[in-house]
Amino acid sequence: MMEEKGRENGVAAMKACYRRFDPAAYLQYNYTPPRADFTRKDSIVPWKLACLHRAFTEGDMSGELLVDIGSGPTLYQVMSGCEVFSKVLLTDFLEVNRQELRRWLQDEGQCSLDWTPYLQHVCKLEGRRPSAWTEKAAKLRQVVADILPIDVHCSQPLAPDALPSVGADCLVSCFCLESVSPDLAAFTRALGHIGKLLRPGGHLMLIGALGESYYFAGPGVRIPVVPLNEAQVCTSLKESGYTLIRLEVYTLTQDMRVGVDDVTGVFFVKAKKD
Ligand SMILES: C[S@@+](CC[C@H](N)C(=O)[O-])C[C@H]1O[C@@H](n2cnc3c(N)ncnc32)[C@H](O)[C@@H]1O
Ligand SMILES: O=[N+]([O-])c1ccc2c(c1)CN[C@@H](CO)C2
Repeated sequence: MMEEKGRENGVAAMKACYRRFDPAAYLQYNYTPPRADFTRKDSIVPWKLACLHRAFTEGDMSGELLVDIGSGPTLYQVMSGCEVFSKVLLTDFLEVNRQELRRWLQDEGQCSLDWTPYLQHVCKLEGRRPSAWTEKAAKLRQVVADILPIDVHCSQPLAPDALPSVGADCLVSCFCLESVSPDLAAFTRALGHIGKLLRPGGHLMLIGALGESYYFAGPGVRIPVVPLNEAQVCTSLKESGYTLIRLEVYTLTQDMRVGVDDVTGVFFVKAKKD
């Protein structure tokens, strides 16, 4: 009983932190240069896009439905997957983030970030001319079927009728689980919860922070993070019923440390549900 109460309090405290999450600031801090500099091979975002491009296009994907867990206000994580899956669902805990995504998808303008350079970069990775970004934008708007509320701390993170009974064919989740969990046990439980949304044999693409204990999601909005190392990520995946296919690690150079967090590295995982 006491342990259960402790778990609930930890999760509730994390949810309280997210009431002040500022999408525009978050995008500014993490998705503009130097962390998103497409002229530099060693910038973090081009590295993430290259990992996702390779993982989605190496020929082992099958099915129709891709679900992004904890999308936040970002779209980069589905720019490769939208060419492989005919239906994409975006999800987030906060309405402010779902609104930000809706504004871009409905082409209403007033978006907090211009995603054009991202679309152009992924087109280049696909061997297309950068001007094909308008076709990729149209493709993304066509395949994103909905933007749903989610809570990875619930044993059933989405509404009961959100997915087909067999589950999604592929999940992607970036910087979510470790950033919303009070401790490693909660991180591992959340990994298990989202695993229930994935069909057996389906793939999980997981991007996350290594060695990070906090990040700023707006001026003065300091959010605690579970500091992870590679071994803990691998153990949590195994405990949650996944087989690791590939783990890649990016180590931040000094100029990528811009004062908005204390992250030391970024991991990319491609795994398969047993
Ligand atoms: C660090 S942001 C990651 C955003 C984006 N995926 C990216 O790659 O930058 C973490 C996201 O998790 C969401 N979140 C917070 N609590 C959550 C929960 N209990 N379940 C699912 N998502 C949650 C936040 O709203 C936020 O958008
Ligand atoms: O460098 N990046 O591309 C990048 C993008 C997003 C985030 C980070 C780094 C580190 N902090 C996490 C929140 O825990 C969010």
